[in-house]
Amino acid sequence: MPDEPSEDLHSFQVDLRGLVDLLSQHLYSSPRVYIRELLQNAVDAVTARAKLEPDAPRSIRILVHEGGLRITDPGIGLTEPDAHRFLSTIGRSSKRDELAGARQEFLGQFGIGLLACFTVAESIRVVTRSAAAPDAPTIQWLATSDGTYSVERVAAGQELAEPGTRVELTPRAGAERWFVPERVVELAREYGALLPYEVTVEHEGRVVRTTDSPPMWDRAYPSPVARRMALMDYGESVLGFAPLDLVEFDLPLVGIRGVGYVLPQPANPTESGRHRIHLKGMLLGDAVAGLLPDWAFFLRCLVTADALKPTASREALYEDETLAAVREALGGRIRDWLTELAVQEPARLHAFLSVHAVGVKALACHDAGLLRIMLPYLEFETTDGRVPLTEFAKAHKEILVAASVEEFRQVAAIAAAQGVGVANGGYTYDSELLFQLPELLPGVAVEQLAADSITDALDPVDPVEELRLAGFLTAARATLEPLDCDVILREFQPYSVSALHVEGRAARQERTRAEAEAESEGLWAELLGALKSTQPRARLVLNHRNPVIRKLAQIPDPVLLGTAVEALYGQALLMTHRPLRPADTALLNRAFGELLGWATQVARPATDGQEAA
Ligand SMILES: Nc1ncnc2c1ncn2[C@@H]1O[C@H](COP(=O)(O)OP(=O)(O)OP(=O)(O)O)[C@@H](O)[C@H]1O
Repeated sequence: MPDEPSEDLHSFQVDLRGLVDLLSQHLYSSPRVYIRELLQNAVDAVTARAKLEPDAPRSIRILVHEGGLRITDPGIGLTEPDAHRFLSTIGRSSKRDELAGARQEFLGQFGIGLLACFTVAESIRVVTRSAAAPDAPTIQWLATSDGTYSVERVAAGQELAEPGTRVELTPRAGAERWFVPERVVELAREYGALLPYEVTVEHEGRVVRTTDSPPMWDRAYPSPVARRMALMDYGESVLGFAPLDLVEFDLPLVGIRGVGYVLPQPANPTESGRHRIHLKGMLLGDAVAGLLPDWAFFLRCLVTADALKPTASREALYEDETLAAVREALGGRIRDWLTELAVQEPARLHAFLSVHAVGVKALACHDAGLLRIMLPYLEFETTDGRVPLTEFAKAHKEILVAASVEEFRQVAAIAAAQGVGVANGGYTYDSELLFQLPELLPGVAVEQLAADSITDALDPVDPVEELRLAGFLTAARATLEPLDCDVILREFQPYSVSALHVEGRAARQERTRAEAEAESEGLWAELLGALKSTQPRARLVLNHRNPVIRKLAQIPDPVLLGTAVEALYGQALLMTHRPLRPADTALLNRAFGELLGWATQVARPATDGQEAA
């Protein structure tokens, strides 16, 4: 009979122990979340009842006793069918609408929270009376960790006097530490300090209130200064560092309120996003990522949010369109805050930028409006020192941008002495911002620094004098030919610099290629050889004003002259702060060794003479 329903159709069976292991080892970071799940159910039950009876009681009580823990709420309660439907079906929740999904007003939504209690409990007993069905009897649902449960009416005399629910846990062997009264207080405080209803923990007659709402940012203060001080102190006590400043957040549309605290030290951009977030009063976590745009890595937030969704572990934010919109809105708020500081409190802005300029530069790269506002405050490394570009541009209508820190160091002293304006574009974001300058400051030109820009700015030597030194220059060129370096003579400031090693990007690439070719064999070496470039080579620019150069030009001994030129080359290389190639180090050692040898030879006859006398 093919149309008969198959007798092979079965319902899934769930192995509770396996499921609890899965939850505790892969979903929740620690069994400690059991308190959060109990509190969450109690809060949701109170919220649900308040919708029916706005004046119903709201206090939630936890009692820690020898046999375990009991949490009592005056919430909506459950009828017997409810207990079968919701408590006994994993994944089913009363807090979802078939159409709308999770309901805004509740914390829970997944229908798995109660299972978290099995990570620490041997048995869970729920004694409950429904507020929705006034005549419904008090029932008891008892589940044990072997995966079985029973539902029954409680015995006469044991009924609850009022609607609500009492959940009782007995500890599992080995999990007793999660039931120590101090720990329960600590966990209730950690997760539930900002819950909207009062929560108390009682042990041996001592009652501790663990809620402390409304949050600090929702309280009234006598003055803005008092408010700022209270929020700063609160931030320090919760985050463990004294914040540099704070930004307040208030996005009513998504129910976000709270404070972003400015880190007192430069932050690591890769460690951004460690925020302490409460969803509807319940702590989601204290290192939650994804709330702010990546560039805002200088802030740590303490916020409450109503409309953001948690992941099933309730330890991270669920990434959806709402979260993306929130991130953008909070980014906008941070930007406005910076703008307000620039206009109203430049001293605070300076303090902020002295630590977090990189974050602001990152932001300004994509926000011309902000860059315009920040330009007078953001400092850049230039040949005039660390100055804002507005100031630098007053002295230099043409700004050259060095592509790397190394290139900047190579030319900075010389360029500064010739009055050429060079900015260091080697730091992250700086180059991008520098090239936006002409749009913000009309009349200012910005160009990439080329190796020739500096040599071109140096004064040529009188042709007659250059001719006189032709022999010396030829000898110097012959010495540096094997190193692929040209030699030219110029006059420049400061006199103390004897020689400059100038190398454009093309020359640097050619040098790397040549090195690779020298180290390779066979086809690879041939290929590299074919790539040999005819681009300009590196140059050693000798300073004709430097007394050492003038003296060297008079050395008659070609060997000593060669060694001296090598030493000059080495010294100029050292000035570039570039890491030396093994060949350069060898050259330096050899040149200085030989010079020392010469020096001692020159010194010896005099000494010998003295000894003889
Ligand atoms: N204290 C309580 N009062 C009334 N009903 C409760 C209580 N605790 C649990 N329930 C019922 O049991 C259901 C399942 O609870 P459980 O904690 O497993 O999931 P949830 O709260 O719905 O969702 P989540 O997994 O996100 O916590 C709830 O939807 C609710 O109907």
